[in-house]
Amino acid sequence: MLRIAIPNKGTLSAPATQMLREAGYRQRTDPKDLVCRDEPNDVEFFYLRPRDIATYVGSGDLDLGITGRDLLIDAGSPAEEVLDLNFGGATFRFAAPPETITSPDEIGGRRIATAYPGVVERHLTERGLKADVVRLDGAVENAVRLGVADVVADVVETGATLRQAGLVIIGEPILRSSAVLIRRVGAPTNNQKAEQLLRRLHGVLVARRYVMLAYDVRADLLDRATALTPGIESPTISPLHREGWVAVQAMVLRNDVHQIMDELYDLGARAILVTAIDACRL
Ligand SMILES: Nc1ncnc2c1ncn2[C@@H]1O[C@H](COP(=O)(O)OP(=O)(O)OP(=O)(O)O)[C@@H](O)[C@H]1O
Ligand SMILES: O=P(O)(O)OC[C@H]1O[C@H](OP(=O)(O)OP(=O)(O)O)[C@H](O)[C@@H]1O
Ligand SMILES: [Mg+2]
Repeated sequence: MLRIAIPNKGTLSAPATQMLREAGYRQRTDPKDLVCRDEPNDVEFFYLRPRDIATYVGSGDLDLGITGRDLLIDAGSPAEEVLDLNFGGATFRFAAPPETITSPDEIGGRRIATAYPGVVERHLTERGLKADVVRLDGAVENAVRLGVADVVADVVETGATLRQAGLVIIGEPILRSSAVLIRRVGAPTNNQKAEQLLRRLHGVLVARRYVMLAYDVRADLLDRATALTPGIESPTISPLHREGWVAVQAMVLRNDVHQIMDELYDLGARAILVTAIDACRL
């Protein structure tokens, strides 16, 4: 049975569970449950603190896990990213009170408060900088005004927490994070159940990014129309009962669909319909 670690709480928990449901896996119904067995799919899910997930996967005690890229790096465990899951996006940044530290070069020698010492140490080593890293559990934005540190390094999503604490961002992000599927470094890649999970999650990602577009167009305009909707492999063309017209079906990026519909309409296409894709295997 494939054993998979899922965040039990926090920002990543609900979207991870939702994505697995969309991929056809059974998920816990009670948020207090710590384990959920999905017998038909031969998979067992373990609900763990996102910060601990890389440890369980890196040790080989669990086969796969969903966690944040920043948490994976912070753990320093021998686990690696297999797939970016495209949710839980955030940056990891330095911040300080305005006009105290204005450039990343000034970080050296300072006291840095963070709940991610592994990420910060790695960054300092890469830059050849030395600083005093103060490890805190959370609410690190308070550390400067309370006199524990000169600068903080933390997750920034909207920036509202920083603003509220009177801190400003210093320089470019230390890293860009999102939820990722991880496995142990050197784990065999021929595990059928793991490959199936990967294919299913990839299918969910594609189904979220694309929609199915269908329209009717005059056959003599087909080349120009399909140039706008080339699909992934190739668009499907079917004859219409109406002489000289064809029906076209193709996947298009959800973000582009309205622009493409306008252009198709201007070209003379009609009966332009968009439908969501619930699931797919490409
Ligand atoms: N707004 C956000 N706040 C915190 N973490 C976020 C945010 N957006 C994305 N993340 C990601 O979520 C992961 C941290 O999740 P974790 O559950 O440890 O903290 P949390 O969501 O702040 O929960 P809590 O602090 O309540 O335990 C990291 O990978 C982080 O990059
Ligand atoms: O940029 P924002 O949208 O404001 O989000 C980022 C903030 O949210 C998280 O804090 P959380 O509320 O989880 O508290 P914590 O620091 O105790 O984890 C994170 O640690 C940042 O402080
Ligand atoms: Mg938090």
